[in-house]
Amino acid sequence: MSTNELNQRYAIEGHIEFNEENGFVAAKVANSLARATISLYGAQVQSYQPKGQKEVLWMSPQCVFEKGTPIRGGIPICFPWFGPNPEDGSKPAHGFARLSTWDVVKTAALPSGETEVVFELKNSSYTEGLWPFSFTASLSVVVGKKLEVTLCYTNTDNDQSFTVSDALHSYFNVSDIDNISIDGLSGCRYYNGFEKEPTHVQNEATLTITSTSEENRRYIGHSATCTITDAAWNRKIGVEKRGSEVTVVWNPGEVTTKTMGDIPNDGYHSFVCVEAVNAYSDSVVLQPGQSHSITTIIGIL
Ligand SMILES: O=P(O)(O)OC[C@H]1O[C@@H](O)[C@H](O)[C@@H](O)[C@@H]1O
Repeated sequence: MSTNELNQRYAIEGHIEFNEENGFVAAKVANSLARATISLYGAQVQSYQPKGQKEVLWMSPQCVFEKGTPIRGGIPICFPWFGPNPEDGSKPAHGFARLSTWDVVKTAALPSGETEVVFELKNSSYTEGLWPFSFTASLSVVVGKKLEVTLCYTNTDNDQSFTVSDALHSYFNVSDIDNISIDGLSGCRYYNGFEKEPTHVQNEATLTITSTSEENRRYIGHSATCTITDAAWNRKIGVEKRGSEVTVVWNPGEVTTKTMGDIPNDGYHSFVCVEAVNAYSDSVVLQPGQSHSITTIIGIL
């Protein structure tokens, strides 16, 4: 659908319109509570700013806006696998959802003053070449005092089950990685990076990150709310979730960042990822007709 058609069908005055930005079409939400930008490429939230607050999400100043390349920042959707493909490492990391252009299927001005926009992705010859299943996925984004993002997917195959791992891979904008701490993970077991067993336990009440080396903790059995406290900006970001038992905290640190073309060498200072994930034993097995939803709810406390 062209940008004009999208506006004719789905724009709502005082809530939402569609523009072209960096070569992709984006939904621009601006209501009395907040502003947000969501690209149709990847159905990726790229900006969320509640009234009177600084930007909550981080986007790399070196993002590559090209079809076939993931956009670094905001909330990439990882689906139908999280991380490297379990069978074939040549397939795109974190799946194809963030590399696909989604359709807009609904917009709504809610009585609360919030705005909702819903995107949809279905299997196509492109997705079947990477993953031989039929599915429908929807991404609902509700923009208000909080940002609520829900990925829901259904197995539309007639006769085969499938297994999914996924993530709502949020990048949070922080004053400096050295200024922040994260609460809500104390006592949890975690895989450190790609290790085979979750042999670590977080004993500290609060997680602080030493920015020289990469931090890549995959917490299991975790469904609690995390709070990112930013001492210099004097703000706390709450990260709640539903439908997810794994939380990943990731920052590439100084050394890994230098190997990444789409983040400036000092870019790792400006963000931390706190991700709602289904993976490991929390991967989702769906029989034909079954669905699963995963939600992240982000707000300034
Ligand atoms: O560079 P990508 O594919 O967007 O992935 C970024 C990171 O995403 C995190 O979720 C993973 O735990 C890391 O291992 C990975 O490096």
